[in-house]
Amino acid sequence: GTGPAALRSPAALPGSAAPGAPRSPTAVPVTAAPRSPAAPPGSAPGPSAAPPRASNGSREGAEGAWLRTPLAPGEVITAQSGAFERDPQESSTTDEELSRAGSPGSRGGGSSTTPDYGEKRLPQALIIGVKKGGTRALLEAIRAHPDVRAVGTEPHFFDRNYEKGLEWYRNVMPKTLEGQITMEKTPSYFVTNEAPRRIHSMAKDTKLIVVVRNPVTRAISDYTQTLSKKPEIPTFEVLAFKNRTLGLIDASWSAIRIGIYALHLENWLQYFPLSQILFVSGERLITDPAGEMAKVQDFLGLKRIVTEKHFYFNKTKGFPCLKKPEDSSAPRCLGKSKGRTHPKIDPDVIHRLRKFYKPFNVMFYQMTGQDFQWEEEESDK
Ligand SMILES: Nc1ncnc2c1ncn2[C@@H]1O[C@H](COP(=O)(O)OS(=O)(=O)O)[C@@H](OP(=O)(O)O)[C@H]1O
Repeated sequence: GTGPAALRSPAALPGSAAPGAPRSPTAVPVTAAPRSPAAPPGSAPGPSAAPPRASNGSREGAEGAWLRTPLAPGEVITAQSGAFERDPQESSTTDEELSRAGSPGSRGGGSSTTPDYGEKRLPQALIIGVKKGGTRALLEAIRAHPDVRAVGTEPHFFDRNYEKGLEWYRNVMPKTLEGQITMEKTPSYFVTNEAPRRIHSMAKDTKLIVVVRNPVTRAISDYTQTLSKKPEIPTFEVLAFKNRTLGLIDASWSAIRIGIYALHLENWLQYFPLSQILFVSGERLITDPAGEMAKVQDFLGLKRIVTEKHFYFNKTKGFPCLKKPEDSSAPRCLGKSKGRTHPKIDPDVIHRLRKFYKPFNVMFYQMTGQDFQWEEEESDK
């Protein structure tokens, strides 16, 4: 048969593998693919052999439920609920937060309103990526479901903390009652070579969720986050190229490498069937959160309880927020590190990056059987 293993992988891309991280021994042999005719010199090779269409995905248009308005300068709503405040909503968890969450008898990161009954269990479902895709928004929305309990912080077990062992990991989890699903999100798993094998060895029926977003916008979002912590870094335009005159994209820069979704997905497909992975559109999670949540709940085998009624569009924030729960606390928007204003990037650079990603995006659509329509967008948003 022809599986993803038959792909002529773009993994041959120089610098595309994680530094110092050899590919899993079961990874498919990599064949250098010819350059896409559209791709200028030095860019990544384009996919030349299409994998068969996957059977479990289709594009379902659910448009326009939420209109996105730009966030006015200086207008930022901060987290107001316990769940939203506790987590700094950045990509990583502090060690202090984790040790608190993992201390014996701790409640994990579960909602403060849920009683502390049940047992700590290893997660049955994971949000594995992608960084800056909308993973926090998805986790907070699915946590509104009574049959889901999730860790608020990112445990980073399958990348940074694996040597701590499964008991440590279990202890980080909130307690659950029979029938409730335990979840966590760590967006770096998607690009961690060892993660698929490690997760598979924990439980081969683990359900995996990936929130994907236009890789160009994702790269800018990633850069914006770094810039907020290190204002002295070079411009996006400088970092994006190995050689700007030649138009040579620096695919070893993590902000760019993470967006080569087809490459990373291939790694996961060595261990998990496509039917065990749900791809959520980061764009639709903003324009139609309830529509995306319906798919997530179906995938997790949950009753559709999180619906339109749970969301409202907050004009000041420029994003959907969760409505206030019946028990009083205020509406829940994500904090100010989510939905940052991006710096304006040179349109030529955007254009060059879009060309760079196009063959990988097309390959990703073929692998997943879903068209995320990133080619159709006019701006980087
Ligand atoms: N409802 C809602 N509120 C606020 N922000 C939302 C929402 N839904 C999706 N997003 C988008 O989520 C982006 C951050 O993604 P992540 O949470 O995956 O980031 S992280 O990797 O955990 O740091 C974040 O990226 P930026 O806009 O670049 O800040 C948002 O665009």
